[in-house]
Amino acid sequence: MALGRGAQAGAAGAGGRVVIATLDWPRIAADLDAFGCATTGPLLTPEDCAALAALYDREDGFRSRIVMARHGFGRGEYKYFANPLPAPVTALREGFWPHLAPVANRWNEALDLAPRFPARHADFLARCHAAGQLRPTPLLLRYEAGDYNCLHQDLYGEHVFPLQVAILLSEPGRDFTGGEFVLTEQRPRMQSRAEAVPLRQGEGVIFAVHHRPVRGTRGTYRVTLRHGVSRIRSGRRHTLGVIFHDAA
Ligand SMILES: O=C(O)CCC(=O)C(=O)O
Ligand SMILES: [Fe+2]
Repeated sequence: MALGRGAQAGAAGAGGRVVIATLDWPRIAADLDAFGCATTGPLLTPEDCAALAALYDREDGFRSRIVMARHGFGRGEYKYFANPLPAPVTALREGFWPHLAPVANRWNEALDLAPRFPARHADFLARCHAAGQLRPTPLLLRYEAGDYNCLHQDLYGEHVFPLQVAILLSEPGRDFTGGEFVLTEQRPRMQSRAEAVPLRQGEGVIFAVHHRPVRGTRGTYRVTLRHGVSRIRSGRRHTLGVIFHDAA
């Protein structure tokens, strides 16, 4: 699909990998291990964000549109991109991968889970595709006043990459109020822990899709995570969701 020049040429285009490589990866990896989520700091320019959000109103370039209230998912809507994905979205998926795959491998080892993730995202996608997970999962979300996203997990088949990224395309306070990204962590035989993640426009949150290991006094245990968005109080909020496994 054709994209606006801003989205093509901006930080998420060819330069996106450079930006991703310069993020504070030791801090991000430490936050992921400690909290199950980490913010990226500035990732996309306001122009990149506007160009991506503007795609929402286009008919072409998407494989489906979901009205959340129809499925009990909350209120608001989202659209899954079709292949070929917009160049900035592919750049983000491929750019994040080499930094996140080692964390995912470490987590799976700690949790005694067999899957290990290859060095290149394309090789993991080939594994998804061979198992019938053929449909692309990156998505754009749009929320208006009163909308919210219920706590959920983005699982789309047997093959799961344990981390995903959501990038806020709108500016809190200016474009919308409310609408905080939230995570809950369900711990075995304990009460759940909630985390709200403040983001700026163009910033991403990296978070655990469904499980993560936590070191306790008697070894490592598995916690279950869910994410969602609190009610938008005013305005309009757009997000780009980057999920690394494709869908059945
Ligand atoms: O809008 C958000 O911040 C969350 C979007 C979401 O659920 C996702 O990207 O998987
Ligand atoms: Fe999600």
